[in-house]
Amino acid sequence: MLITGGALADGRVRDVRIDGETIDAVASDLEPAADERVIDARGKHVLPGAIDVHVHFREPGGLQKETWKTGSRSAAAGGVTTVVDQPNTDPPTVDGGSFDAKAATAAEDSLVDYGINGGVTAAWRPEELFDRPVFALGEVFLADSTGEMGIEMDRFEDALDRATAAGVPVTVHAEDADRFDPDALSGDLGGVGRRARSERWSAFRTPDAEAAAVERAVAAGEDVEGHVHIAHTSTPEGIDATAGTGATCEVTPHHLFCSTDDCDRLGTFGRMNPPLRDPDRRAAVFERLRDGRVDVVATDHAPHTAAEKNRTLTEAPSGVPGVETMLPLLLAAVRRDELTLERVRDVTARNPASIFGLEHKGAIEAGRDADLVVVDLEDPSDIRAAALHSKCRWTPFEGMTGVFPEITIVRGHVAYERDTVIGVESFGDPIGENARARDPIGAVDDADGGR
Ligand SMILES: NC(=O)N[C@@H](CC(=O)O)C(=O)O
Ligand SMILES: [Zn+2]
Ligand SMILES: [Zn+2]
Repeated sequence: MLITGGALADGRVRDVRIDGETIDAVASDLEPAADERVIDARGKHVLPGAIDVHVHFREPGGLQKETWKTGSRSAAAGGVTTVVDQPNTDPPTVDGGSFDAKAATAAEDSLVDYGINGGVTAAWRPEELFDRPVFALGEVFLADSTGEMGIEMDRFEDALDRATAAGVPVTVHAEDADRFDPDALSGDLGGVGRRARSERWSAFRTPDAEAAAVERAVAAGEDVEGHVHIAHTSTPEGIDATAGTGATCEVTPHHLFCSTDDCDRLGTFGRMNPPLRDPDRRAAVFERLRDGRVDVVATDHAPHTAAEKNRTLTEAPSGVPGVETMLPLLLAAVRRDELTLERVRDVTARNPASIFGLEHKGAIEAGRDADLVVVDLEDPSDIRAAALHSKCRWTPFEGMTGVFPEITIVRGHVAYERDTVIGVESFGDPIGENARARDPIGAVDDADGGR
């Protein structure tokens, strides 16, 4: 396959040749072979596929919300070529059996590459997890969120020790429930669904609760020289607490593009953990994305059905979908001159690949996996839930502008393609192999780094 005439994120115009699953050459004036498929990318951009290190695909146990089939379709249609699934499924991914079962489903059904995380609860079996190609521990919940997997600090430190010994990063949901403000949930919380006063959720799960937990998690990581990755930092304070430490941080699209100003519009559909923050904090988080202090953008794609969300503020589950709209929203921000394309490339591909040791991914270079996206920055569209592919059928970004991929290629396979004239879409077949670079302990190594 040959992609011709597209611009890379840095503006250089190059042809990209794919041979099997890898990038064979990145050069000017590559000639197509006799029966080679040619994709004309003139006037468009070719980007490395996005690596979303934080999704909840809900299988097993939440199939009404999402499955590996629907979640990976949504990923492919949004230019995400690798996802990392979190362990708060039912049953949770905390032992060998649950890991193997989830890995088997993903191998059967996923259209994109994937890693599978191992969770930490009182019932977790670390030896079994570390005996498998677990991508990372996490998200380790320092406070309860969906799935009620919150743990105490001593268990977290034990998990960090074990992960560090096994050479595995630890992704942390950093909120300190002792610093939540229960008073914020007394009084009138509005009606159900969009009539709920979800700014109360933001007042309940305070910015201070995040900063305090980030500080603790980062300090614990430094103590053992382990790798702590803070999930979904939603405040400038949280991001700044990782600066100059060994820890890395991630920010979600909803904390970048929504704030408490959206609570009236969203109601419980804007309830998530950590919650939406005030407009000043949102702007400060965006500024840190722009200037390089944010390491990774990941979605925390956390679908729930509209029926599940259509309850009162205290009854509705936390979480919003986002895997399909991350790259489109970021590319629309590039169009508005709020971000550079290189920055988008770095936080969606280059940085997650280097932080999590995916040395075959994250860049358009000969020898790397052919995980590629072709986008036309001159072809923005309105985000509409009806056009998205997640099983949950709604989006908090309804009506915002996005730049959606025309074609998404995962290890040389076309995972998603859209005819830009008639709009017809098609998907490829499951990819069937774990993306993780780490070798299972005790397993026979292979030249490919254990993938
Ligand atoms: N973010 C959320 O509000 N919910 C997530 C869990 C999580 O990431 O904390 C979910 O799985 O629903
Ligand atoms: Zn979380
Ligand atoms: Zn999450």
